[in-house]
Amino acid sequence: MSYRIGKCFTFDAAHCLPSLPADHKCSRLHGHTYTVEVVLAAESLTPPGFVTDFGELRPLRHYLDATMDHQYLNKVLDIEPTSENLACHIAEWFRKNVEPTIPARLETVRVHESPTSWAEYEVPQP
Ligand SMILES: Nc1nc2c(c(=O)[nH]1)N=C([C@H](O)[C@H](O)COP(=O)(O)OP(=O)(O)OP(=O)(O)O)CN2
Ligand SMILES: [Zn+2]
Repeated sequence: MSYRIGKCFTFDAAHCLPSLPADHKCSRLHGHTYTVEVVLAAESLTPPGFVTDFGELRPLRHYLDATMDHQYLNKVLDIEPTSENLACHIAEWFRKNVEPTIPARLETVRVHESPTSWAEYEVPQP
């Protein structure tokens, strides 16, 4: 793919990672200001020179606000909410709900738990 764009979305949420040993700090309830970065690609541009209009990505903002913002992620998701699992979950939602409506493909979803920690899911390309 020749062109790429990215857009970041933030939300605040609480979680814990119950599979970790009890003495691991992340097994206890705590919170993050998450940043979700999506990267989209296209072989060619659509007028006026877009991979896709950033505005077309707004449904992801609504999804994150409606399902995750100021929520306890362990309660609202059926996955253990590591950054890796969140990135995969968001990629699957985006591919099902947004990708069919835009002229671009989702390449990666990166989830930042903090300015120093992130995980990325790379979507398998056909
Ligand atoms: N590979 C992963 N490792 C960890 C994850 C994760 O999602 N994927 N998550 C956590 C915890 O959620 C924890 O809150 C974050 O851990 P960490 O970055 O180690 O802690 P701090 O934010 O306090 O950063 P410091 O650099 O230690 O100050 C744990 N690991
Ligand atoms: Zn955490």
